[in-house]
Order: sequence, then structure tokens, then C-alpha cells
Amino acid sequence: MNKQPYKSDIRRKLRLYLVMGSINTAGHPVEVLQAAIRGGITMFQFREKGSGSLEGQAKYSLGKQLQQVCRERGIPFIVNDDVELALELEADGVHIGQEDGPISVIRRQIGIKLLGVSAHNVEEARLALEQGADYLGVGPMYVTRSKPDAREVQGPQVIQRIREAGIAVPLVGIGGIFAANASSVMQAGADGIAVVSAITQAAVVEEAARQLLAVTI
Ligand SMILES: Cc1ncc(COP(=O)(O)OP(=O)(O)O)c(N)n1
Ligand SMILES: Cc1nc(C(=O)O)sc1CCOP(=O)(O)O
Ligand SMILES: [Mg+2]
Repeated sequence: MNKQPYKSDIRRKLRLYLVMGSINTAGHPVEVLQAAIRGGITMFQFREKGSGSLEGQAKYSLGKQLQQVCRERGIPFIVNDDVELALELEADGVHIGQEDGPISVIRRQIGIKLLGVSAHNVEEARLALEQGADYLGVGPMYVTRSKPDAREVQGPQVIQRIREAGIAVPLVGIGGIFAANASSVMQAGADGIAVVSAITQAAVVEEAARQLLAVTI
């Protein structure tokens, strides 16, 4: 039996990727996720990180609730950084960065689960692929307020360079993406966009997601 149903469909699922933890929203994360799904998000990452974020049982419990919402709607549920939690929850995948441990080791730990890896240049993209990444998160596209330790802005040009190097892996742009600048990311060769604040800080979450989806064609 194929235990990872989203693998063959990953490019399509990356179209509008919401990344969120409890500190990213003034609302309840479950309600924000439900509204974002109504608006059209296609993938979700539980990124419970930063000052004031949940830990231990509270983190597990919120992850479980968000995963349930995703399951009901056919949205891949990805856990950021925390491989142990991803295995415990039987998440669909894990997203790791360049500082989160050897990619090939995490690949072995998670088996056939989806593995997303952050890349900031062509070399990191190539190595991530060689070591088993299913998709890349490439950033920051623009200035972001959601990740204090983000690298220097790379702009959509880095995606263009990755494509020109012949790297056809499914990838999203991330960092400072809103409806007004998302099309430059898509035109550079991304399969989709990953956002935190464009959705979680929106006055009307469902409408914000709908507008972002419309510019990812
Ligand atoms: C889709 C996506 N792309 C990039 C990242 C960033 O991952 P990382 O560099 O490990 O930073 P943290 O998110 O862990 O702070 C991401 N989470 N998702
Ligand atoms: C989680 C994350 N990773 C980034 C990277 O560049 O790898 S930027 C980022 C935060 C994105 O948040 P917002 O959409 O609010 O700018
Ligand atoms: Mg990380």
C-alpha cells in the first residue's frame, strides 16, 4: 500500500503552502487553519517555534488538532524541525533547514515521509536533492518579519538560477511573500509559495488565502 499518498502529487500540493505556529496568529490556530483551507491552501506546515511557543504535551496536542483538520481536507501535514514529533504524530512529512542536522540521516529516520529542505543557493539545492529531499523551500524571497534569523534576502533570482542549473525539483519560494509580489516568485520558476504572515496576520484569513491562490497560476 502507498503510505505516502501525496508524494506523486507534491508539485500541485506546493501551490499555496501555509506555515504556522501558535505565535503567528492572534486567533486560534485551528480556526485560522480552517479558514485558510476554505480559502484554498494546498499544504500546511506546523512550525511551533520562537519566543512563547508551545512545548511538550501542549505542542503535541495542538499538532494533533491541526493534523486532524488537514486530514479531513486532504491537505499534507508537515512538521517543522521536530522529527520526533513528526514520527509520533505520523505526519506526512518533515521540513528541515541547513542547520537542522544531516539531511541524509533525517531521510533515513523518516523513511518514505515527505522531506522538505531549505536552500538558499544552487549548491545547497543540489546537495539537498542528492541527499533525499522531495521538495525545497527557497528563501528569503523578500524581507520577512516572521523569522528573526533569516538569511540575507535572495530574491526570486535564486529560483531562476536553480532552474537554469537544470534542477527541476519541486520547490516553493518563502519569505516576505504577499499577493502583490507572489507572481514574480512563480515567474522565476517556483511551483508555489510558502507564507506565514500573508495569511496568519490577515484581517480576513479566508479571503487572503483566496487572493494568494489566484496569483499562483
Ligand atoms: C517551506 C519552508 N521553507 C523554508 C523554511 C525554513 O526552514 P529553516 O531554514 O530550517 O528555518 P526554520 O523554519 O526552522 O526557522 C521552512 N520552515 N519552510
Ligand atoms: C519560515 C521561513 N523561512 C524562511 C527562509 O528564508 O528560509 S523565511 C520564513 C518566514 C516566512 O514568513 P513570512 O511569510 O511572514 O515572511
Ligand atoms: Mg529548521
